[in-house]
Amino acid sequence: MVVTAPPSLDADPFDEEVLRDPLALQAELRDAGPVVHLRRYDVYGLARHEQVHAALTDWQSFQSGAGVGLANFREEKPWRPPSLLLEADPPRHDAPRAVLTKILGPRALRRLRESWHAEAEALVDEVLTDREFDAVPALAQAFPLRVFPDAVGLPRDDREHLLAYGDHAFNAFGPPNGLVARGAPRVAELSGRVNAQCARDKLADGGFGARIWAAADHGDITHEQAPLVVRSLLTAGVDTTVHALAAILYALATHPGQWRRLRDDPGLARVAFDEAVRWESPVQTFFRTATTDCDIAGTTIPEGRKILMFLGAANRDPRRWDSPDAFDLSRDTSAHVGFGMGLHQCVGQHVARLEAEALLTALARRVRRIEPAGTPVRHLNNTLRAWASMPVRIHPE
Ligand code: HEM
Ligand SMILES: O=C(O)c1ccc(-c2ccccn2)cc1
Repeated sequence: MVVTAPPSLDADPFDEEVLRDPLALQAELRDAGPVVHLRRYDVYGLARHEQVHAALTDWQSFQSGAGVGLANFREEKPWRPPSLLLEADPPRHDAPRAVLTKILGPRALRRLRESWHAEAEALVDEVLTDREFDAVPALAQAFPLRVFPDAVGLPRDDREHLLAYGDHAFNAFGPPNGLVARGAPRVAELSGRVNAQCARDKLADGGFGARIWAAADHGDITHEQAPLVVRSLLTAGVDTTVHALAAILYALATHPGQWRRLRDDPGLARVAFDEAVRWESPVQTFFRTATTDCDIAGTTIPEGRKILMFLGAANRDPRRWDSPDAFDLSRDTSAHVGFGMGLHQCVGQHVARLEAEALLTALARRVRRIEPAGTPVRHLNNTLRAWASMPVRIHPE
């Protein structure tokens, strides 16, 4: 095997102007080769679908236990105790994962379906008393923050900090840049509030949190692990869905033909969700660490080095998708990597899909047309692709 030196770039994927519009760099990375050395961080970038999919499904070669951000937990102290799912490999990963798979699985969510659809209809009825509004606070933030903390078992008066906590957590996967620095002053306060909410006596009976503690009583995990598993829900389950819902609303408001298809067949809500997750990729990037010297497409990744997977770039790779930049509800989205792939694939994806199905079904029944009503404004984050504001105008039924 001839080992070739990969192309090398000075580009900074975490530069704020790149985060605002990453598509040009993504195309440059895909076209430069299957592996690109990013000199600024001395990491190896994978931007094509084939290599991202291969790395995600090879957890033995590319581990999560050294962290899935730029920081290598073997070399520096993490900003918080590592996640027992995200930042763990088998065998430590297995039991916490099995517990959440059961609690967040499609069957377990059936009991929430009716109430989440009702909550979505109530919220949409409230919001649609105006013809013009900002869809980000009014719908994309309001709906998840109403139903998800309820489902976890949190009281209604202690949740407005969750967005800021998650925003910092997702910034912290990137380099220690301005976005991380701007979040730093609140970290102690936010961490204190979130950690307190993971205690058993703070979690309502029957919720996801109480079920995690019950799994510890049952011996599936230990009582020391239980609060950290609850913390996983509060870290990974809020900002991701808020930005995914905003992405769907943006896609539908800017593609009237696709909105009409959804109205004609509200059963397309789940496809619309997955196509929006592919098209916008709310989670854009994260890392793995090579466990040995690994070969990717002729390049050797030395042991202990980080690879950076560009999920957003992979989800728009013309080598894998026809017309990748088109938002198209007739597409087969099954291979998108917006939820990851393999061992660590998102365990909360069914929760996210149910939120989207409830909100989109409520909107499809009440809104004949939705269109942009002003310039949308990006919210920048090292890992998340997000909207801060999206003014829309609706034409009711
Ligand atoms: C549209 C919304 C969401 C997106 C785009 C998303 C994306 C992802 C991705 C890409 C991963 C893989 C990380 C990796 O491979 O290292 C992941 C893992 C995870 N997600 Fe999600 N997620 C979403 C919603 C949720 C929700 C609602 C929850 C909780 C209810 C959740 C909980 C988790 C957890 C605990 C993991 C770690 C799984 C493991 O390492 O075994 N996510 N998510
Ligand atoms: O277990 C946690 O605390 C946790 C789980 C998952 C994530 C995550 C990271 C990258 C992409 C999507 N989700 C973050 C935190």
